[in-house]
Amino acid sequence: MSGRPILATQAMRAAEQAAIDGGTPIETLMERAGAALAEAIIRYAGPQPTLLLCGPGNNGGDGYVAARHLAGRGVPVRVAAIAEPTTDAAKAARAAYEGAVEPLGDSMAPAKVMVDCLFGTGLKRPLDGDVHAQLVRLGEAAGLRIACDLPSGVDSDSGALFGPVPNFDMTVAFGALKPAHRLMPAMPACGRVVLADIGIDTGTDWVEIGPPQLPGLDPAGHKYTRGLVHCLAGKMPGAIALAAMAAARSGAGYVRISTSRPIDGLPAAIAQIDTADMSDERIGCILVGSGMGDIPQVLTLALTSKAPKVIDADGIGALGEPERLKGQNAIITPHAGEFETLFGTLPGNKVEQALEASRRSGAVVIYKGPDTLVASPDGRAGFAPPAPAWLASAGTGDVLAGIAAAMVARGLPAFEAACASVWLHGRAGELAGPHMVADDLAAAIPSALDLL
Ligand SMILES: NC(=O)C1=CN([C@@H]2O[C@H](COP(=O)(O)OP(=O)(O)OC[C@H]3O[C@@H](n4cnc5c(N)ncnc54)[C@H](OP(=O)(O)O)[C@@H]3O)[C@@H](O)[C@H]2O)[C@H](O)CC1
Ligand SMILES: [K+]
Repeated sequence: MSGRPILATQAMRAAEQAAIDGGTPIETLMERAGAALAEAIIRYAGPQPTLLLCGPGNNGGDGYVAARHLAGRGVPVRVAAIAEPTTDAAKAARAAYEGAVEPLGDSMAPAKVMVDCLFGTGLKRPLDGDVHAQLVRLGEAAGLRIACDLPSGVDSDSGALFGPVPNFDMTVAFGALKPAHRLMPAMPACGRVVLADIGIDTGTDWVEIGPPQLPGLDPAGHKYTRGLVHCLAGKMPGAIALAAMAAARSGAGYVRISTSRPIDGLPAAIAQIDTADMSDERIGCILVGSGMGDIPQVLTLALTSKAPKVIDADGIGALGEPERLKGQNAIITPHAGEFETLFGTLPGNKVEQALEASRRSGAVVIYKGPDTLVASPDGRAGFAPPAPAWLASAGTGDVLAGIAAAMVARGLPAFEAACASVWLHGRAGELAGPHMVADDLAAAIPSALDLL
């Protein structure tokens, strides 16, 4: 899977330790992090007066290193600290910075650029009230706010906020993104997230979903080998129509709908039939649940097929037990309400919940929301890159399900197909613009595919 790596705190510490055991001391890692932070500040903000706020841990250490580099490059720099450094690496970084260090307090003047190096992955409780007040005051007065690794006040693993956090323009992450960069409510506070490579081996079990690699066209292929998506209609045919259109626009070779009533307004290329042969071995993916309503027999019928499935909306509600999905090679696409209906209240943060749901059901789970996550039973997770807020409108979920079904029918394994659909959905949303409706979103999919 392509995409920037994401590591939770424990995994980050293990990766850091492996680098240290491999002969790269923590001071070298901090030097790389601080230098990268300084470089990002100069590129983003130019040589404007810059104020770095440093905490007691290694996040503060990165700040002292950055301050030294900025000063060496002629940037007017000031540093303020809330406490003396407590780690050996941060102490050494502080000692190597030759400028003055002011105490953080009411009398401090703001600067054009504020860089928050107070706390990173080590923060596990709320900021002291005075420290928080200074961060907000100096942040509001600055023209640009930049966070070192994470905005202070954010829980790295869950994306929860320990208190209100100022909105940053940019966050410079080291080694890997952290879950909070891509989880609500922290995500918008991070601003643009840039990743600095500091020479740590991060692995790729968890990634920010990047552009998918889609299988090329077979010159000898035909419509069935390009992928047959078989949709099952229910009570509200508009929803399955949207999903079918999205599947067709996503490059499925053939899309057909089993429906007892003809559906108006569908492209002629989408076949409507009044039978449903679930044993047809040409089916690449069954799409069920969008607009199904209270006809659970439609879901039961789908589950008799050996073909892979995308189960959306009412289909998720009708499952009853997650275990029914075992061996189904299914992708399910719940939003928070549907997720809770099927799995109950699971412990942990959103990533832990999505992974547990995936393990229990054996299905790939697309846990939708402003911070959509894709979880695989084998422990892989894909975090959606930021997508436009205007995707929150009726029918966009049906479009996502349709894209996912097409990706499966085109031959991608379930996890890759789910991640590809999330990526394409977000890009199609951007291209369709803020006044789009779900039909426009489906129409924008080819332009999103053209980005690849
Ligand atoms: N991952 C890497 O390979 C590298 C990361 N770098 C940077 O290091 C930080 C993580 O550093 P760490 O020292 O583990 O943690 P922090 O700097 O975020 O903060 C820990 C210290 O802060 C104290 N603390 C925690 N919460 C509070 C609070 N609310 N108020 C006051 N003090 C707090 C904590 O004290 P404890 O009492 O909890 O022990 C610590 O003293 C990472 O984010 C990167 O920026 C490396 O520089 C390069 C390699
Ligand atoms: K920080």
